[in-house]
Amino acid sequence: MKQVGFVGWRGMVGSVLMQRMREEEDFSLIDPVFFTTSQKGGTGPEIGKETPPLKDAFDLDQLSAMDIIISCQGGDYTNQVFKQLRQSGWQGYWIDAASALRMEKDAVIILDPVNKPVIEQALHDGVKNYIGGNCTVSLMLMAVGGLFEKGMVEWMSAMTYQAASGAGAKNMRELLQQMGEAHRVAKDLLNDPASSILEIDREVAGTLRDKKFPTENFGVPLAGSLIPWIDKEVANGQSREEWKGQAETNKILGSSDQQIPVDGICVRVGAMRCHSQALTIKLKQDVPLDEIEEIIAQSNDWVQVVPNEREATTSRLTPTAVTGSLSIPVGRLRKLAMGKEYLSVFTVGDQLLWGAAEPLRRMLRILIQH
Ligand SMILES: NC(=O)C1=CN([C@@H]2O[C@H](COP(=O)(O)OP(=O)(O)OC[C@H]3O[C@@H](n4cnc5c(N)ncnc54)[C@H](OP(=O)(O)O)[C@@H]3O)[C@@H](O)[C@H]2O)C=CC1
Ligand SMILES: N[C@@H](CC(=O)OP(=O)(O)O)C(=O)O
Repeated sequence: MKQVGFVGWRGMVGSVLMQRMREEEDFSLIDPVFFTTSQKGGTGPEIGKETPPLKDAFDLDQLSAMDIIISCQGGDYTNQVFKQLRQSGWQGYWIDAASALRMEKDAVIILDPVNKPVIEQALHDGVKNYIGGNCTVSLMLMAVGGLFEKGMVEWMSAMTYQAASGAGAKNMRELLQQMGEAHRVAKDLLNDPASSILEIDREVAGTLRDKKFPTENFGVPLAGSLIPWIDKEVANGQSREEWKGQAETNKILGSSDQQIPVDGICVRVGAMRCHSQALTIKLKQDVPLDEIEEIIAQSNDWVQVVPNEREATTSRLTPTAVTGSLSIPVGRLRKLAMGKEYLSVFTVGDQLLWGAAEPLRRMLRILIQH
């Protein structure tokens, strides 16, 4: 059995990975070894079999004994350890959730329901580094990858509605604290049916703007508001999250000569762990809507085409409906007023599952069977 080292298994992404691996009984196929940056000698996760005490995640000798390492620890850890490990001569497979190595030439971005041929070619070519994609990009490609695969897309614009979880566990907590605080100041007025809604609104707006409102992690209120900027600025007024749209989409698809333009605005909203996206797709030619629906529906086992009707949309195409599941609903499919080549799409996906942990878990399976 292959020795597989896990780093970052108790974080948010790592915990979802552990949960999925238990559900799919992946641990029965490997010899798992758990590492930590802070709790050496402690106990690993409950996986249904005995595991050795936690090992030091900075110990290159211990890491070198692994056939495969999966890291959900974050980019700082990857930057600190990965290069040294390779320089020490380690030839194992490195699977990572962090973005640090994604755009490196000797790394593949993994999303096997979309780019299995790219992954297989890389394995054949001896590539050893397999990196999970940005959650927004992965979820978008799980939804409409079929259209890209058929070469139908001239360009795409993605307007995103990204959940608090994308910013980390502390941010999810802060969102709930903010919600609680907004409710607290309005509670008495809410309980009085005769109170004025404008007075309630004034109270809530006042507390959102109050210096004491809990914003340590987001920097500004998210509850009752939104944040139309995610990550650092790159160039030309584009955020890094927006930059990843084109860069990672084309890398995942293995686009060789021409890059398909992908751009838009990435926005943080008060959802917990599901990212939503409104896509405008310029098709290379007019294709009937029923054919488009068929291509999307057939593209993978998780995508679900939601009829473009009010009831189906409001009940099935929301973060609340999708959270905690692997389903990728795709709806609001229609041709836009700009012309028959302009397609509108709305899609939702759990950013901790297909957006983070699941592609890593599936890559491990591919390596075990390789
Ligand atoms: N959040 C997201 O949506 C996505 C994240 N990623 C990548 O995954 C990386 C990890 O993200 P995420 O899982 O959110 O990070 P977390 O902050 O949840 O966990 C990272 C590490 O923090 C340490 N830690 C310290 N205190 C605690 C605690 N109380 N509970 C759990 N862990 C603790 C653990 O390391 P130790 O056991 O060694 O102390 C843990 O592995 C990110 O940096 C990013 O690169 C990728 C895609 C999406
Ligand atoms: N940036 C994403 C989450 C994330 O971790 O992305 P990446 O894996 O590309 O760093 C978000 O905020 O929703």
